[in-house]
Amino acid sequence: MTYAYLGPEGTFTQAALRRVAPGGQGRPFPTVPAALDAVRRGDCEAAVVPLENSVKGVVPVTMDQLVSAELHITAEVEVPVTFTLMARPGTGLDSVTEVLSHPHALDQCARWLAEQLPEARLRPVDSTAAAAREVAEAASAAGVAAVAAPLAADLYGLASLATGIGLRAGAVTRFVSVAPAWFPPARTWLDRTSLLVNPGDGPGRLVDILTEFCSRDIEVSRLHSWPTGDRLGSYRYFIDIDGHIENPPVREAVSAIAGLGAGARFLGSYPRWGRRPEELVHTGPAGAPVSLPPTRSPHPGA
Ligand SMILES: O=C(O)C(=O)C[C@]1(C(=O)O)C=C[C@@H](O)C=C1
Repeated sequence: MTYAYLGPEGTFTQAALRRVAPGGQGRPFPTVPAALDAVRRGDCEAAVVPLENSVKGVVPVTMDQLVSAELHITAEVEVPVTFTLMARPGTGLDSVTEVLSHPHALDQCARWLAEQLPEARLRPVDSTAAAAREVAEAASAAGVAAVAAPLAADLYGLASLATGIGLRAGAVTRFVSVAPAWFPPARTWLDRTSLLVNPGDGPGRLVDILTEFCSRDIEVSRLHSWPTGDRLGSYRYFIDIDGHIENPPVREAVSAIAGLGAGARFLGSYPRWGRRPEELVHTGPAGAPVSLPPTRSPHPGA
């Protein structure tokens, strides 16, 4: 099976592809929309694209594509992201005047870059590996460095100037594999379902939608608003819930939401990444009871 991915070789997305489809053949594309277009045209059977990062949140270009694409999520994978500053061999840290990377990576390294290279110009490019490749191939790369995965330094013959420069150790990015909308992968009992819901106007409509899940004991693991573009304050919601669309309660909840007059689009059911069966055992409320501050007396001094 051929997978389109955000390339070139050495991106975090390629690392994700290797995890999600170890035997899959990868074909690099310069941008997320180009990778997804290749699937829509039928040139590739699926694509692996970044969806959200544990430090900086969603990847906007992928969210936009999921809104408009007739594609379904068929798998997810989490990849740890650690960032290295790299340059042509012989370049010293004090001579760096320009740093290239994917905007999400520049963002995650912003604090380190501001402290260590306050004068450097930050230039966003299409991916971390595209930055490394540009530094390696530029006719004159004096003073230019890239922020990319450690592996990219080896791939493009660059020297590492600093490692682990991201804001948070332990950062991870969630990637998804998307394919034309046929049938979802079979139920594993440790699945997730993604939906795109437009509640429409009116008070309490989002609450009504969420009630359809919680009244059936379905966990909502993600709720993310995304502008409809019609006017300020008008949103759709990306909703992830635990369970496969073939589970009767999930199916009933989704039909009930449609019955509420809300626009609901099924974005896919797929195995949850890295969840252990014991995590599904319902253990009751976690943590200590919430303690509320004492209520203020309506009659001070009384
Ligand atoms: O540029 C890459 O290497 C990517 O795979 C893209 C991407 C992103 O879109 O956030 C993936 C993970 C990191 O958070 C930084 C960049």
